[in-house]
Amino acid sequence: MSFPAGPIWLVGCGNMAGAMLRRWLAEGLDPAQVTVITRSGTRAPEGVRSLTALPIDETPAILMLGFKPQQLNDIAPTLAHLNPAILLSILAGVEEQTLAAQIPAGAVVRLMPNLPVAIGQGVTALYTRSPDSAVRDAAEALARPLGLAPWVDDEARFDAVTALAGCGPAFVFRFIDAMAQAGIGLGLAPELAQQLALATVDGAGAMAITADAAPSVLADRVASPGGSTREGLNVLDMNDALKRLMADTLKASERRNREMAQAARG
Ligand SMILES: NC(=O)C1=CN([C@@H]2O[C@H](COP(=O)(O)OP(=O)(O)OC[C@H]3O[C@@H](n4cnc5c(N)ncnc54)[C@H](OP(=O)(O)O)[C@@H]3O)[C@@H](O)[C@H]2O)C=CC1
Ligand SMILES: O=C(O)[C@@H]1CCC=N1
Repeated sequence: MSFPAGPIWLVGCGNMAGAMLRRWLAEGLDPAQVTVITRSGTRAPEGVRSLTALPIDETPAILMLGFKPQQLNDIAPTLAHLNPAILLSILAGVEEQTLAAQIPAGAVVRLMPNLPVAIGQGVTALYTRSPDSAVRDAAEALARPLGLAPWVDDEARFDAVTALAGCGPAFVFRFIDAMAQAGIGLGLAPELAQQLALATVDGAGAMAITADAAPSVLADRVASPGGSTREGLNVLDMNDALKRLMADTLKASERRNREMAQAARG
């Protein structure tokens, strides 16, 4: 699947949009197709046109929004005249209808990426109301080089998808850090504890992806009866401690996505 033709503009290109763009360029997107518009004019990859204001008398085929959801109401009026064929949004929470009402476009597609897209091992969920297969193909052609690219049929579920996969890397990074800290607490040198935590999460994740059994079953395979893993799992499982913590974590993120959607609706 090749990249869509025509000019691609990114309004906002920070941690997330920047990671997507770097991956696209590494996978062969022509930098001459791309214009990045930010306030500072910094951080655009080499070969990409970087501007601090919209070009005059030009319009992109694809316009991607990469700024914060809280900025939509200020920035949208400046984009309303462009009328791109496809408007892509990575804004957490903000709904397709809110976007379509503020920025006219042939079609609106919501993307929810996560940071590992930088290495092609991310998740980029997609949602659109458009039945146009050319629109869906173009969005997929951009999402696929980033990693897993599932379509979500029900926009009401997009906040949950965002909480799990969009925010998820932060929760995993915290978990890795907590494992390392716990190792340090048992007397390991900090560098060794971090190496062990990172390699263990990396190996366990890679194994779980290709395994013939669910992660819950794999956990039991590590735990020999009467052994030390079971003692540790008993702590995580007591009163469903880890499950409850993760449920509360995702609920808080999902709720915040809904709040940002509400604020953008006005
Ligand atoms: N970080 C993540 O893991 C994820 C983020 N997202 C979404 O991505 C979006 C961006 O988040 P993130 O990358 O973390 O944020 P950053 O703060 O890293 O990036 C924000 C970008 O917006 C630019 N910007 C700010 N104001 C304007 C303006 N008026 N006109 C043009 N550009 C502007 C900033 O550049 P400058 O200051 O130079 O203008 C910067 O490039 C959010 O909507 C978020 O919901 C989605 C999934 C995951
Ligand atoms: O924190 C945020 O709002 C964004 C949404 C998903 C990840 N980061």
